[in-house]
Amino acid sequence: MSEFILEARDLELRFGGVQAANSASLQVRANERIAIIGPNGAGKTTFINLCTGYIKPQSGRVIFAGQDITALSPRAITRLGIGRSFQIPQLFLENTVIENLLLALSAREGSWSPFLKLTKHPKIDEMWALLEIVGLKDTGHRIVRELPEGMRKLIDIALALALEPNLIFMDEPTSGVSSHEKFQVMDTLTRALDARATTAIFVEHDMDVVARYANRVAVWSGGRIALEGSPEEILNHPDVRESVIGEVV
Ligand SMILES: Nc1ncnc2c1ncn2[C@@H]1O[C@H](COP(=O)(O)OP(=O)(O)OP(=O)(O)O)[C@@H](O)[C@H]1O
Repeated sequence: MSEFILEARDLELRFGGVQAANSASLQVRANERIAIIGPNGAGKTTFINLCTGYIKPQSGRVIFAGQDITALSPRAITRLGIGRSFQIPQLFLENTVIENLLLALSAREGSWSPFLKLTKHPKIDEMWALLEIVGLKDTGHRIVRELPEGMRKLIDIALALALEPNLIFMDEPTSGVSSHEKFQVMDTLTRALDARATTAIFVEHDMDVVARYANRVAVWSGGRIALEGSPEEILNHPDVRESVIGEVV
């Protein structure tokens, strides 16, 4: 068995004249917290889409827990244990928070039906416990549309965690979260990840968040990693300070 839980090997993807993934590779060990940083258009979201089955590479492979998942659907990849949250949360806005979690579970289990009584879902107690972990217990019965952006981000992440992934990709978990709430959101999130020993890879534009929560940083540029290292090495690297942080902060 490989020492890596996830390996992206030489992923290539071209959109017309744009090389969105250019031999993109990353090796991830269990329990790592990897921040992906880089300027707009560097290919960060494309990389997540390639690893989670939303887009297929023109060449290259994605290996998860020893299995080649390159050709699998997003749903099959979720079932194997890779979760993801989105830059723009994918939620049912007219439903309550707890209903969103239960609908996500039912969809994964193939048990969703418009006639299903969500309040009778066998995992309802587990979902309330998860909401408590992410600090959203009091909002469980609120309609999502009424909640602020920062909370919707956490709900989207809770949705991904509800499916008990071994590894989660998060696309800008703190974007839209006010600067005084971002550490609170990240503290809560990190506790939830630790409680479940979930490996995490997150795209982040906020360098304070990167410095505090990542244990490895990958700098994306031109569809691939240009540089990687510890947060201290990367955030103090002269090239990164000039070319990346200057552009993304
Ligand atoms: N579906 C698509 N069709 C055509 N071009 C695309 C598509 N998705 C992404 N691209 C292009 O691929 C490149 C990489 O985009 P991507 O969204 O992955 O960058 P990013 O690093 O996540 O940027 P940001 O920080 O702005 O979210 C960009 O030039 C983008 O315009």
